[in-house]
Amino acid sequence: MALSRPIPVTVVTGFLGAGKTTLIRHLMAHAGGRRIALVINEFGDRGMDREILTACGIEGCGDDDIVELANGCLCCTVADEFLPTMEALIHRAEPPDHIVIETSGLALPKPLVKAFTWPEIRSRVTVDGVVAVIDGPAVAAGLFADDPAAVQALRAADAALDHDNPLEEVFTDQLLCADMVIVNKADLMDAPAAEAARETVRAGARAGVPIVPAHHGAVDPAVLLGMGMAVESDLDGRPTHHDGPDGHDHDDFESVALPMPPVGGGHAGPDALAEALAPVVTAHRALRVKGTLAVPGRPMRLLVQGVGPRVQARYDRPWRADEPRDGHLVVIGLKGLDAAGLARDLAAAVAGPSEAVREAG
Ligand SMILES: Nc1nc2c(ncn2[C@@H]2O[C@H](COP(=O)(O)OP(=O)(O)OP(=O)(O)O)[C@@H](O)[C@H]2O)c(=O)[nH]1
Repeated sequence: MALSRPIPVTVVTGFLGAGKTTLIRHLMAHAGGRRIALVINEFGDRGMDREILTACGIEGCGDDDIVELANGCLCCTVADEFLPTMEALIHRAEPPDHIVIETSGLALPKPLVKAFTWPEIRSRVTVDGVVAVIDGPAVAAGLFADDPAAVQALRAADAALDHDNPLEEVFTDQLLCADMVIVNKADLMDAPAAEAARETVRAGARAGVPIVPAHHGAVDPAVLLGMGMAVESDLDGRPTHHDGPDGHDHDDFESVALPMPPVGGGHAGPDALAEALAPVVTAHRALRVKGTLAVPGRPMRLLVQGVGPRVQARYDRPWRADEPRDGHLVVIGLKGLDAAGLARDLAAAVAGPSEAVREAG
């Protein structure tokens, strides 16, 4: 029996909120009949990306083809969770044509790629390429350069910590492992900012790695898939901060899942709600906010997405009959997040001004 060709795997990495899920949604919508399986990993107590992808209504984004590994970090749980998942995909009656892995925004891609050298899967899959998605405006604004305020906040939370910017460490590792870098959110940058982002990426990535600007992750699948890099055989040229025997931990970051009240009637609409949430997110220095809220009298759930100070809210799908309409927000930030304060301030913003107060005003 002829041995089948190894299944190509694309690893999509990039910091929290850079646009990985958005890029993958675009990829699935333009897959051109390719059968793509997704493996999604999130840092946080409740996985949202699978929900966002399955709610997108795109043909090919079927439930069966999306495997979620929530509650942890792929690069740290490779043996326990990742290998069995890959083996199950490989041994399906109809194996996928391509596998896309979305790492958590805090994962270091190299330990994950290393797992592809494990004998269980080595001959059956190959890493076609590592794609790093970058939040262009955040890079241009210097979020990933050593930010004295962020480092100070971290030190205040744990005096024993003597790190440089932990955001910078994750960012650098992701860039150094990439075969292609997507500088996303082009719509939020003017020409000098786009040039600054590109220059930072060029300085941090390996020589010759293509840098592709994108808006809402709209990159032609022909560009993303089929790079043929066999990355698992080319690990030496991809340095990482965490090549030691102990792997790495995520002590620099933490996430909290907070129950939220129904959205108050005093908000004029999703944009007004997003505007009310933004100052809370900024005041608490949250890096990422994601979740769904219930709006009384509305059959649709309200999806909230915040990346740094930018918060958006939109109705994404009707609540299912079998799910409780309990709003929640997951917040990820540097260690030392004030969970009680966040719960209080976010809940107050969600509840908003009462209609009576608004009318009186
Ligand atoms: N303005 C603008 N917003 C974008 C763009 N791409 C993504 N977004 C928004 O940025 C937010 C985060 O996008 P995601 O695709 O969820 O980012 P992610 O990297 O998967 O996030 P994590 O899974 O939390 O790491 C969402 O609100 C997106 O709609 C873009 O090109 N322009």
